Amino acid sequence: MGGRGGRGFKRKGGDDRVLKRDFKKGKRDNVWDPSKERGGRGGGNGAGAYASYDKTNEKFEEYYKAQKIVPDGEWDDFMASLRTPLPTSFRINGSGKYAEDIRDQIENKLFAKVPDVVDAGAAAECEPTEPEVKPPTAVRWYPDRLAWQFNYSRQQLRRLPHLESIHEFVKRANEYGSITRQEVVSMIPAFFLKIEPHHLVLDMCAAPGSKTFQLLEMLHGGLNDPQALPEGFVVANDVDIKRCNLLTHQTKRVNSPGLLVTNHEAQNFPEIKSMGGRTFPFDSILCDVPCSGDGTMRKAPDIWPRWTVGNGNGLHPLQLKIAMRAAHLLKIGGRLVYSTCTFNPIEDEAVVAAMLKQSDGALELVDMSGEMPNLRRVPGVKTWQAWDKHGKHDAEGRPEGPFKCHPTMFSDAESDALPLERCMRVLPHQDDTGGFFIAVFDKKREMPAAPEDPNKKLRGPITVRTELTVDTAEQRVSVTLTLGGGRGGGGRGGGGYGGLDPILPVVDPGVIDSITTTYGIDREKLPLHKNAVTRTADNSRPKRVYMLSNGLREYLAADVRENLKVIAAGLKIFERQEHKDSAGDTCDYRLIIRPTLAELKLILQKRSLQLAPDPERPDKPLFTDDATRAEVTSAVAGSCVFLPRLGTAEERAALGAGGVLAPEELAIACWKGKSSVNLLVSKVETDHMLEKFGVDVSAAGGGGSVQGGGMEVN
Ligand SMILES: C[S@@+](CC[C@H](N)C(=O)[O-])C[C@H]1O[C@@H](n2cnc3c(N)ncnc32)[C@H](O)[C@@H]1O
Repeated sequence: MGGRGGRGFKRKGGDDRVLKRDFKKGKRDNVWDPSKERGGRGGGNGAGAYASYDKTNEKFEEYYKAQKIVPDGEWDDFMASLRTPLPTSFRINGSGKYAEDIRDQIENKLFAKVPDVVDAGAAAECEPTEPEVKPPTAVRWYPDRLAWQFNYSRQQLRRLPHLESIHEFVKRANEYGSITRQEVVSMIPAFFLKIEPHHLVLDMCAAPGSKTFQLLEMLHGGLNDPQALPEGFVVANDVDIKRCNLLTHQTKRVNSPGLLVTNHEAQNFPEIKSMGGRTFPFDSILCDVPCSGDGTMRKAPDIWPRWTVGNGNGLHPLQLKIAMRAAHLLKIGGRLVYSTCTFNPIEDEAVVAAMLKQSDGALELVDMSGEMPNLRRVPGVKTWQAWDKHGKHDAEGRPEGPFKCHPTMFSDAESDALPLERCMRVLPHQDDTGGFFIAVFDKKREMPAAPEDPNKKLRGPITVRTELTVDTAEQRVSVTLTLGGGRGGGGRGGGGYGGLDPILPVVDPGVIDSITTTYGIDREKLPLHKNAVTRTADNSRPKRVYMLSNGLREYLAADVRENLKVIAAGLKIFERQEHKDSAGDTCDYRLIIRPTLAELKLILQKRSLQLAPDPERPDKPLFTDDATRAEVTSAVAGSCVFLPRLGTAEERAALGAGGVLAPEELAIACWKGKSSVNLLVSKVETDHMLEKFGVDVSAAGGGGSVQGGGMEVN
């Protein structure tokens, strides 16, 4: 049980599924390869794969016509849309001025050229069967035009260099983290949760993490001071440990001390209670449950031949269990969003109806019709049919023969009386998207009877115990955190939990003092003395130091029942580098060097600079600024951070970096050796920074150069 995607339906395609496959191959999962895009990501067999799928399935049509999920007169449009490839879409990360600057640059410089290209006669070069070349469009409901989509065929990309440059841009910007490629419909649920910085948020089925990413952004986005840290946190949980690792990697770009990645069956997610009896009910819970996924057929055409009614039926009980567990973990007054990427009422309205019935008034299905008015959707259906492979069943008669339907799958007089029209279904033809289903609940009072405490079942033989002493409002507690394995059917076994080390507080005040003094850290803003943890067993000499938000520290500390299976916690902020020539009074964690902006640009371009000429290698580039060279020379060997002095506006403009906002955006890790300094970051990251200096780093060149302001695109 608890297999990814539930029983019996091995899905391919779709964001999460493709990412998993790529991850297995060891590829960077957030690297987008546009050459595969139109080939049918689900098909995965390269050119022409999308077209080669037979996009018909009689049972599918028969079933969904009977379910009446599509408004009268729209069936043909619905089916036609399902047979066309899904547009590419992305959202600009973050919010506020920086995100808006990026948007303006993309919109005004890069996208605005598309109609000119077509006017210039390029349209004539396209095959007569080619769809019209339209400029990218802003997603109509997304705030501040910060999400976009476009749909260009392979032929168009090949023939129209400007379109290719848009693809190139999306690929690069996704890699270095200015934008995130995400299906438009998948962007919806986070908005309905209404996250605030102090919220305790649980994402029950979170991998590969596209929605977790948004939830974290929202947790931080609600803060007035961009330097401040949220009090709350997001627990991103998934049953699949590999996908948890993928999620950890995907969400690194948010740089949040408020992220906890856990590995549980969501239906058995543990409830944490401190020794003083403090509980941690969640303010917001997302149940983006495993589903049969037929809403993703536009990008996963392999679903067409494999679709059967059994797929959804098999998942319904698990979906209901996950949603009910979420309802129990939710705070009174909290909000729960249930979502799927299937059209199937068995996985959608039937689950919602069962939740309402079983919660006996504790959950209220919220009417969202007044919210996000530009989001095109249809109301949930009030009645539906339960089928198995032999055809339709009715709730009372229950035909003879094998019967595979669970009682909660049927609509009946009681479900008819529920306000299921408040559910929302997004249909692909209405706004050129994938299919999606969302239901929003508020918790009004305690749930009737909590099921048996799943924690009891979770206990297993393998535990790694560790002490974490924490000052809480209630008392000073010294608790044991357990990062144990082998619980809950994970089947990992062995001598540790997936090879992970325990989480320990950084106990040596000397370590924290050395870091805070060296970097001039304000203890109020960054309370390392309270919230720094490490995974080094000898926590008096931590190798890496992670920062937790206050809420996350308290949550972890309260886990006295040793239930949480933690994959990752908090934000890595320091890493120890010991130097042979260290005088003993230096900080072993990274040192800051303040080069001029010109010197920083030079090292980004050359990747290595010599402190003095090397007679054997006279062609090696040298530092040019005396002050920077002197500073580097006097620094101890090892890793360091280059944090540039920005200079005057004129100097910045002369370097092509007119729009650079803050030195932190250009901070870069380097290694200081005896005679040279080398970059410690990937080419993708240095390319991103060089773009801020107006350097054209696009492989194809022509048309994709980015100037000033980080994102200005010619
Ligand atoms: C639809 S995907 C989630 C997509 C994710 N919310 C996102 O936006 O990136 C469903 C996820 O549920 C996970 N899953 C399947 N069964 C589960 C269970 N019993 N408990 C927790 N997660 C489960 C799968 O591993 C998969 O990652």
